[in-house]
Amino acid sequence: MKTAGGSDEAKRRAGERAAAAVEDGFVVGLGTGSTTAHAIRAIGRAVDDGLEIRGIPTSFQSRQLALEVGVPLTDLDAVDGVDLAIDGADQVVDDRDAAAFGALIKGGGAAHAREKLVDTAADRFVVVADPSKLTDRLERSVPVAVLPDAHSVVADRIRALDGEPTLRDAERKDGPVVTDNGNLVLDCAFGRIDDPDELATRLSGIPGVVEHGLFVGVADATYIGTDDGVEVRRY
Ligand SMILES: O=C[C@H](O)[C@H](O)[C@H](O)COP(=O)(O)O
Repeated sequence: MKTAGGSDEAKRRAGERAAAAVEDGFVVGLGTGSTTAHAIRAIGRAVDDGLEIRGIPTSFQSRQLALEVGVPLTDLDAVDGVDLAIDGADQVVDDRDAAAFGALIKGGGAAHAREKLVDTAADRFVVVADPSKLTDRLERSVPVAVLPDAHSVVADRIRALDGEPTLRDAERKDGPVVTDNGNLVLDCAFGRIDDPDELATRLSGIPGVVEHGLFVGVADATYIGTDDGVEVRRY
């Protein structure tokens, strides 16, 4: 599993706090990554203790983990709605004075297309993070999932937006990362992103883009695990 910076203890606190918000009968979006994995394991323990929920995984990784820990699974087609989604982030805007307070970059694990589908379908979307993810302004590269045939034309369009696209290479496989849905990923550096909403709209308008990792106005709260507790931001 991909691991990012930040202490595992802080991630565990955030994940377990989010899992504690899951109520009997809930349909729960199961995000992807090392922080959400703690939530999925905690939900699995609660299921062992009698909690009745159904989870909707956002990736092969979260599906496998959910199966391993005994979380019953379903999919978006089979439910009327999603009560709560729990998911990690690569960066979270934590400046209360910024218009983009609570905006995210996701997709470090290339799962952001299915994550956005499930997280935006949820009545409530809670981000789980450790303090290393917090920032005043988004500035990490934005993962952009593209149709394989479109990667070079999308890269040209990204450059026209003053971005620097890099096709994400696979590890232990020759060639690029291929997502769970068969797409490629361009990691696009834009420097400091002052208006993520505008950039999100531009990226979504490029033919061949399947989904980008800017999540603006989507999260309802972030649970930030620290070494001695959990801080909550509500948006
Ligand atoms: O594609 C992956 C996801 O967007 C993850 O939620 C994100 O990369 C955060 O992962 P982690 O909790 O491992 O830092």
